[in-house]
Amino acid sequence: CRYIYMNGQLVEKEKAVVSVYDHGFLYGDGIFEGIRMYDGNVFRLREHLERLYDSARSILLNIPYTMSELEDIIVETLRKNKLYDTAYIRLVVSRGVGDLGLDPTKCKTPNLIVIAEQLALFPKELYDVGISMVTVPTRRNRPDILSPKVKSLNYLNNIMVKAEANMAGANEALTLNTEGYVAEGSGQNIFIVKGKKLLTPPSYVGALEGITRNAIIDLARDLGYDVREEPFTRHDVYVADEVFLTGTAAEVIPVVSLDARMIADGKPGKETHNLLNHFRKLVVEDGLKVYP
Ligand SMILES: Cc1ncc(COP(=O)(O)O)c(CNc2cccc(C(=O)O)c2)c1O
Repeated sequence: CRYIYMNGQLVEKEKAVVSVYDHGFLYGDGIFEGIRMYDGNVFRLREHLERLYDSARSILLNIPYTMSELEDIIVETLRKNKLYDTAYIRLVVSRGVGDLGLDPTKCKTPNLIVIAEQLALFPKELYDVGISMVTVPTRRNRPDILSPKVKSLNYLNNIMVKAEANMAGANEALTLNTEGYVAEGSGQNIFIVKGKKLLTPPSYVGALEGITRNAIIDLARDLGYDVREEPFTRHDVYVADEVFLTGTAAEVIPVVSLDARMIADGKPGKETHNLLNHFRKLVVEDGLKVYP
């Protein structure tokens, strides 16, 4: 049986229901985090929770739990579900129950939900052969409209982007910002390797500041790579030596084509492979131990 944490209780999955008056359901009014446990280590949990609190502050949502209370809740939920080596944790905080109006002040109590599941891994061959990408017409939402740095429940932009990649028969979507600079994937950050440089869009271009992105930046710098957060265009991706995406679920995935242009020799790059190997070592160390 699987247990879901809801507002102080661990309830059986079938009983884990939210009110139809919850503004997370009615309007996508809420925030979330996707977190991963490796060998009992919840990778960079603190960084994820810091981002959660930033998202909350940004949308005027007060999370009625301290960071250490959230850590304890996540540990309790993982243990209750007897999850040991790998797990995916979905943490959701909605505005809570209100009336049918938009006014967030009508919602008195935010809802906290923690789902912990055995992780569904990306198919292994995607890492071996790499993925195809297509630039989609739907742009990443502008920071002055709905900040892409807020990991909110408003994921329709991401879903439409993913749908456009599906329609084009590509594995993933590349989004541009309104100026035409590369932003990120549907739910992953992007990196390109060019000569000795490793580039990723700075977050002001309009992307979520990914935990995996930041870990790869730190890791690559420690390994001596010349890492730069600089804007780049589709052309720069077409002529890159290597391209890869990063994300909690995806980890580090090689990209071998964009818009029918093969990236270099069309095979996953060796720097990509090198970074993924080092990342796999980092994720079991850096974080919170569930079974000390
Ligand atoms: C828009 C966006 N950009 C980048 C990332 C990567 O960030 P992290 O390195 O912190 O995970 C995300 C988060 N990635 C995310 C969120 C929800 C679902 C899925 C999925 O692939 O099913 C992926 C995201 O939603």
